[in-house]
Amino acid sequence: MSIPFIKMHGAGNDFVVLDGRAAPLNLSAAVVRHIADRRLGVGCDQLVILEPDAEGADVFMRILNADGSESGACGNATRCVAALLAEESGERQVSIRTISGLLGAEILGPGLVEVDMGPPRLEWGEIPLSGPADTLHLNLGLGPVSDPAACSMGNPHATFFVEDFLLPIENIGPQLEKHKMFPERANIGFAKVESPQRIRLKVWERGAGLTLACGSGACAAVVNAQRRGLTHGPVSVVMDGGELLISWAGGDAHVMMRGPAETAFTGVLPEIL
Ligand SMILES: N[C@H](CCC[C@H](N)C(=O)O)C(=O)O
Repeated sequence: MSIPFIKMHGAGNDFVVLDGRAAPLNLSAAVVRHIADRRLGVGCDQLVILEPDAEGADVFMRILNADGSESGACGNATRCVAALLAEESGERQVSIRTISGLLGAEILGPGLVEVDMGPPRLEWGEIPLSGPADTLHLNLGLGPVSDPAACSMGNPHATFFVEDFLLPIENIGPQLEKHKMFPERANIGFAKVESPQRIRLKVWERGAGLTLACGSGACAAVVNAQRRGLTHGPVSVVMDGGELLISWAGGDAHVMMRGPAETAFTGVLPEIL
């Protein structure tokens, strides 16, 4: 059976979106990897499957990384799916559930979406880490980086604060992603705090590698920077593919993420899948 798809991106973090609401799409990890392959398939950082939600949200969003692994959060894809749903329904506010919880989103204008990403999880067991630790200062270092802060946005993040990007990210990224401190692996952010309202960020993503942008990574970077007193108020997070505006009032307040959502093209996956 051939499967239609929509190719979308949020600040250059790109997705193949499939609609499994009418009929379930149970794709193996190998098929996900094939679709995500930038030579043999369509190519994407994550594959997103829309599914019916049993608890009343407008949709359940299944998030699969390019390596076939499943994630509980994808900020940039959440904006894209929100824009899709709003286009279908004519509503400006939509609800999206993931395996990590329920998210609300609002369409602020053409291609501009704000997502309530929920509260950050700050305890070691919520990240998760392999054992008790101060998540504000992890005892972890590799090459030129050390002393990250960690939090979860429904997926695990470690944020290293750096002075510049003369970093061997392609080398240290995968080693840190798979470090034994992270039993479910982790997304690894490298953040340069340029002012209390501006962070330059690059993220080595779990299961996808170095992406042009990472929405949950931008949220984690602001949460971790604010916990260290490095930023306050709304923060512009500037990544290679674009900019997001992240706000967090601290504690168990929800993290708000505002940014673009764009459709690149549509297509049909071949029968072989
Ligand atoms: N690689 C992430 C999922 C995608 C996150 C990112 N694309 C975003 O926009 O948040 C993980 O395995 O947790």
